[in-house]
Amino acid sequence: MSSSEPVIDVRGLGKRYDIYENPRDRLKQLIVPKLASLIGRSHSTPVYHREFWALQDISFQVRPGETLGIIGRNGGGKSTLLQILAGTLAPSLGDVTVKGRVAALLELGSGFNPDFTGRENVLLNARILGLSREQIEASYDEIVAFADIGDFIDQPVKTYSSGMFVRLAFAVQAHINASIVIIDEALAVGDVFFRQKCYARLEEIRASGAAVLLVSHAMTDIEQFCDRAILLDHGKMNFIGDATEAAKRYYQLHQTGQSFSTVPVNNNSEDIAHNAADTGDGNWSASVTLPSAHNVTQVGNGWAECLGFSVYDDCGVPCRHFSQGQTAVFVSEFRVLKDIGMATCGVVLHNERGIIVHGKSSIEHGVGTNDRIKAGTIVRCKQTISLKLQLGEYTFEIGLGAIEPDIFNRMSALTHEAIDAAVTHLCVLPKAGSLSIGWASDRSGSALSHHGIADLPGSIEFSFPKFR
Ligand SMILES: Nc1ncnc2c1ncn2[C@@H]1O[C@H](COP(=O)(O)OP(=O)(O)OP(=O)(O)O)[C@@H](O)[C@H]1O
Repeated sequence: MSSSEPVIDVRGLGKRYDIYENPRDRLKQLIVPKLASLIGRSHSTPVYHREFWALQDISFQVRPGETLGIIGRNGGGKSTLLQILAGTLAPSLGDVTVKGRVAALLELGSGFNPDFTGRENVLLNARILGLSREQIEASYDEIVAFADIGDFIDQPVKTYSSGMFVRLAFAVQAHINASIVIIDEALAVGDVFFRQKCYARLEEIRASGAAVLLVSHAMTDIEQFCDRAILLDHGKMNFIGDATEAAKRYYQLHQTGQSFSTVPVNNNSEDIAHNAADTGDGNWSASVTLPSAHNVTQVGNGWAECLGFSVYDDCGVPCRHFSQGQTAVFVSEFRVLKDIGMATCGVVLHNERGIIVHGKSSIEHGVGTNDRIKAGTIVRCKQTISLKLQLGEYTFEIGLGAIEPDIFNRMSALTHEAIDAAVTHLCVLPKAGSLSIGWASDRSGSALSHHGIADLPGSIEFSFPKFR
């Protein structure tokens, strides 16, 4: 990070939208104040809208060569902030100073004319973005090579696939020698090879001294690519600082975004004895109320409901952002609504492509609840998973099932299919939540524990049988 003068300086920024309940109110707001001032009553003009502050009291600076991430939940104000920095939206309050040429990768290709060829659009676009004829000539071949769309460069862009369109638009923006590059999830498009090329190009741009602002919901991108990050929450700056810390807080915000259950936990009945492993420690204690699951979709046969769940790190702190290899602790709580056999529970992890990378139930762990379970029992499950997985975002599914005790006790004599068929799925939360896995900063040796989706148990040995 450079210590030179900031290229972006934002002080006390606020953006207000006037919200009208219907189009008639908008019209009234246009006309009535004018009429009122004509008859000298402007002091009592009625207001037909309510104010909504999309951004409030935002202040930060970005210096050359710095990459700043902007993160936050949907509606947090990220796009509004980027649009103001890109100059396409005016602030309502505060001062915004942006020095130098801005490449805004916001709506890629929005400046393209569909009837012009790719070549014509590159020339036109580069001109609009402020490049001189000589500069365009000098970078034209590089832009076309970067886009890598072959002979399509001489076809009208209306014949392009959406991927080609984005490639060409990104190529132009990435070669205009901007001093500030603003990216709003633009890198989420295109195939993975093109995305890799984009990231490599962004590294070059950053190394050349440009400031990069990146909005992303992918915390691994923020952590790997950004020095610092701003966490926006309901239009306010919740945090600004180290990108890894910002990513952690983003997940904590998600977690605390769940409302806390008001359902009393049945912790004095005999049924709670099924919680044989209730050690009373931290999150696992039956007296701790878990964040409510009532807003999360639950599917099942109606014999159980999920009351709450949470994910913790191995110190018992609520967590959705883990380091590779760290242990995640999933705690969930269900109310059983009908007499059932033994309870079974489990967690399934899916990667960004929806592929199951790990799923394991209490049956696969060989753990049972000893007895049949009566209607009204509260069942609390705790499962630990060592996250020896590829870096990235994952969703998790949690569920409760039931199996007859005699089948559970005869498991070793049964096939996997027979056991599977004997499990009744009572309540499943297919999209219970998400978590991310980032670099393990304290690893000795390689920064990555392995390549590919999973770190499978294994070992390596050397031997030197002969000296040739
Ligand atoms: N033109 C508008 N009029 C009224 N409200 C608006 C307007 N544009 C945005 N908003 C509101 O401002 C808030 C911030 O929106 P913004 O698009 O900046 O959020 P965001 O963090 O980019 O969200 P997402 O992650 O979903 O893209 C939202 O509540 C949105 O509904």
